Parts: sequence; structure tokens; C-alpha cells
Amino acid sequence: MYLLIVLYKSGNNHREPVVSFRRAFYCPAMTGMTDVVPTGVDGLDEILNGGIVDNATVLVSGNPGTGKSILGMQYLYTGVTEYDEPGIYISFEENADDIRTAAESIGFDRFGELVDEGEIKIYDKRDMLSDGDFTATMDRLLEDFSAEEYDRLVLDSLTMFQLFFDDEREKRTYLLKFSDILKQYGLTSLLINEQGAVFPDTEIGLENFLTDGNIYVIQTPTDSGVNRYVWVAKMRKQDIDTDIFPMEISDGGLIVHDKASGFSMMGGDGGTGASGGPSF
Ligand SMILES: Nc1ncnc2c1ncn2[C@@H]1O[C@H](COP(=O)(O)OP(=O)(O)OP(=O)(O)O)[C@@H](O)[C@H]1O
Repeated sequence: MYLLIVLYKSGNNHREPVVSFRRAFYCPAMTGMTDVVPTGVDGLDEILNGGIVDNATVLVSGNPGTGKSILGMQYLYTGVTEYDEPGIYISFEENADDIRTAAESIGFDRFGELVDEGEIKIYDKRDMLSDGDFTATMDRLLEDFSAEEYDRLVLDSLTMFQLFFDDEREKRTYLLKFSDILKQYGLTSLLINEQGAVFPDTEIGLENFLTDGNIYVIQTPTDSGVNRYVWVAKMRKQDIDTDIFPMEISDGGLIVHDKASGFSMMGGDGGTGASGGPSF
């Protein structure tokens, strides 16, 4: 309840949406296209017709170990290194050192340096949970949003965030307001969602309806490991490809393959070492 009051209060004090320096040169009005924020994941941006719709709030759902956090880190890392767009990483589950180590171990070599330079701001579990005063924490966070210009945000995870709300009605009101505030601050956001059901038994929660986009990262066990996939099920205001595409995690992060690439969704390893797969 207190958090809701803070959010309503802070929502009136918003700054104008930020258009980054690099993207300012790209004028959708002139091209008739929607302004987009590239995720930095090869293949995914093609599926998304260029990237996530600017200012959207997108849910990234998946089972444990499917690559949700890596997607979030890649989104922020390439945001700074390729698009000059600073970002915020909010984690309820890890401390800042672990996040830096995880990012660097997957090949985002300058992640820690960018955190030190303030290009990527981390709020870790100690920042979010330690003093037990969630309202004060949110106040501090919103103050930072006003003082600094950030373009991208990753919340890891929305599942933990929602535990602060007792009932569905409160959760719904809060989610809508929170999403509005992210937009008012000019942020294009990924909200990570820990998915309980194993694909294809996709869980559909309130958060799926209340967000602008839904991206699923999926893994299915094989004899020699897992096959990975990505599915963009929804992106408001954008013409997307809603097929399921094969995906890989390797040094350098996520890569999404074309269905014709030989990385077969229906079985066979396509030279990747993976075999078998779901029958979609
Ligand atoms: N360098 C690498 N090369 C290949 N795969 C890797 C590499 N680093 C991590 N992975 C894979 O990425 C997975 C973890 O991804 P990530 O932490 O993003 O998952 P997650 O969906 O956020 O999981 P959780 O919900 O449990 O936090 C690991 O299980 C591992 O299989």
C-alpha cells in the first residue's frame, strides 16, 4: 500500500522521455516505422523487426537456466557499447559482484568497467531488501531515475517483486502504475519472469496481459544437453514473427538462429551437438 502511494506521488514528477543520441538520428516519423530499441541479440532483433518498441515494458519468461538473466545483461551491455544508452539492472536475488562476474564470464568483458563508470547502474539484493523498508528503497530508486538519464531497465525478477503484494487486485494496480512510471521516465524495460510451467504448458499470468510484449526463452532436454529456443508471443505496435526460433548460449551471449540454419527445432543436432527436440 505504501509503495502505491509513493508510485502515484512520484509519477507526477516525471521527466520527458529520453531519446538517445544515437537513436535520435533515426526518425521513425520519416520512415513510417515504429521506433525500436535493439536488444543486441543477433537474430532476435530480426524477429522483432528491429528491436523492442521504444518505451515498451516487455516480459521475459522462462524456466531456470534458460538464459533470462543473460538476455537482460546483454540488453544493457550492448545498449551502452553499441547504442550509447545507459541502463539499470535491478536484482532481488544476487549481489553486484556476482552480477558483474556472471556478465564477464559470458563475454561481456567491460561490464564491470561500465558499472564503475555509471553507464550501468546496479541495484542488487542488498540495495533492494536489506533495510526492510521497501518504500524508502523505491523512493531512492525513483530519485535516481529523475537525476540520471537512463534508457534501458532490467528487473530481475518481477516474480520476486510481486511478492510484496498481498492480492491480485493490488498486484494489478501496482503493475500498471509501475509500467506507466517506467515509460514516463523514458525507459524501455525487460521484466524477467520466473516461469513455473514447462513449455509447452505456458503459464499465462496477469503480467502477460499487462505488459506490452512477451518473450519466452525455452529449453528442452536432449540426450546430450538441451535445445534452446526463443518465442516472441506478443509485441504491441510491432509486426513480429511469432514462430519459435532456435537459440544458442555461448561466449558472447545469446544468438538466435534462422529456422533454416540447420540448428533443427524438430530434432537433429545441426552440427551443434544438440539432438532431439519438442514437437511444436
Ligand atoms: N559461457 C557459456 N556458454 C554456454 N552456456 C552458458 C555460458 N554461460 C552460461 N551458460 C548457460 O546459461 C545458463 C544460465 O543462464 P541464465 O543465468 O541467464 O538463466 P536464467 O534463466 O536467468 O536462470 P534463473 O532463472 O535460474 O536465474 C546456464 O544454465 C548455462 O547453461
